[in-house]
Amino acid sequence: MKAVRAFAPATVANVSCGFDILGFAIDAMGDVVEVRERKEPGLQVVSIAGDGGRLPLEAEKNTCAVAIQAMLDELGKEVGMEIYLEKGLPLGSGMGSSAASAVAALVAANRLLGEPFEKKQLLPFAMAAEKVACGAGHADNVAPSLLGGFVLIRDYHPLDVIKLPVPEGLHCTLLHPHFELKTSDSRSVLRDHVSLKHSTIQSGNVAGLIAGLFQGDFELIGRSLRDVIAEPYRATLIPGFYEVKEAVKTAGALGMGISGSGPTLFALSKGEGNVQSIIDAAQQVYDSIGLGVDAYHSAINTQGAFVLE
Ligand SMILES: Nc1ncnc2c1ncn2[C@@H]1O[C@H](COP(=O)(O)OP(=O)(O)O)[C@@H](O)[C@H]1O
Ligand SMILES: N[C@@H](CCOP(=O)(O)O)C(=O)O
Repeated sequence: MKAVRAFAPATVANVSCGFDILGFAIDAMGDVVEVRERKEPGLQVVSIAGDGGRLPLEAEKNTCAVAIQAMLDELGKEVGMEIYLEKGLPLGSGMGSSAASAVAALVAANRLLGEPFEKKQLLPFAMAAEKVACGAGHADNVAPSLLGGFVLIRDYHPLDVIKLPVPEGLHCTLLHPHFELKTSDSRSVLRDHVSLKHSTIQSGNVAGLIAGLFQGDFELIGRSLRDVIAEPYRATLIPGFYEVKEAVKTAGALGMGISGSGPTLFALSKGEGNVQSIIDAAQQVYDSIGLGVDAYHSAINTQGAFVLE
């Protein structure tokens, strides 16, 4: 019986100013999915490790199976597969947990089928899984998890996905406070309309961030991590947000924002030199409000998802 295992990395979506259109992959963590051929048609999620028994085994609810099913529907094939998921990412964390599962499953299943799709062509299937996970088929987690590096989704209709350069030495610290925030809940606090003033500020920062990545200008990257669209509403769901932001910037971070829909926060820095001070500064704030936190730090992952040989 043929079997393929694949890994897909965690991701930071939005990158502050790029709501639903920017994201990057991180090296520190990810999910692993093994897909095995089976005789009977249909998908079965056989086991999930590392989720504390909280994720659904039903194929129509688990992002691994939803993504593979979307791929099989496109191929018009009735194939039988068993899915074994090893969660490396905490749930509802803002580190693209639902996306990493979908992407790892797709990369494994695609290989099992003899690679009928190029990597980039797998994106719509992963987006279908995100729709099931949080009600919105956003691509800013699945695209960087699949392709690695910084990714821009210039348009959704039709999908236009562009890989951006990763300046050498750019480093990311992730601060994951000990509580869960579902993307669907964190999206529900957002407003449908954006003022002209805020639209101008936001576009300036998206353009600044992209220019900063192309020019390797760390200061420009840092001052472009500004979000006037989602952050003001989401910050109210994340205790200590503004205090942590001030503390990590004083400790040497280029800038800080909400990773995806939170509650994890991400801080970017030039090299690893300031990482311990950034973590210590954030830890002090979380201690003062009695909230536990896990800290991770990582280079930007440039490879994206891959088959584990
Ligand atoms: N394989 C999976 N991994 C993670 N979440 C999944 C998976 N399959 C379905 N889900 C659902 O997706 C939701 C979590 O996704 P989301 O709220 O976007 O959090 P995250 O930011 O961690 O991706 C949960 O409701 C969870 O039940
Ligand atoms: N653009 C989305 C990103 C959600 O990321 P996640 O890691 O929290 O799933 C949003 O901001 O809602």
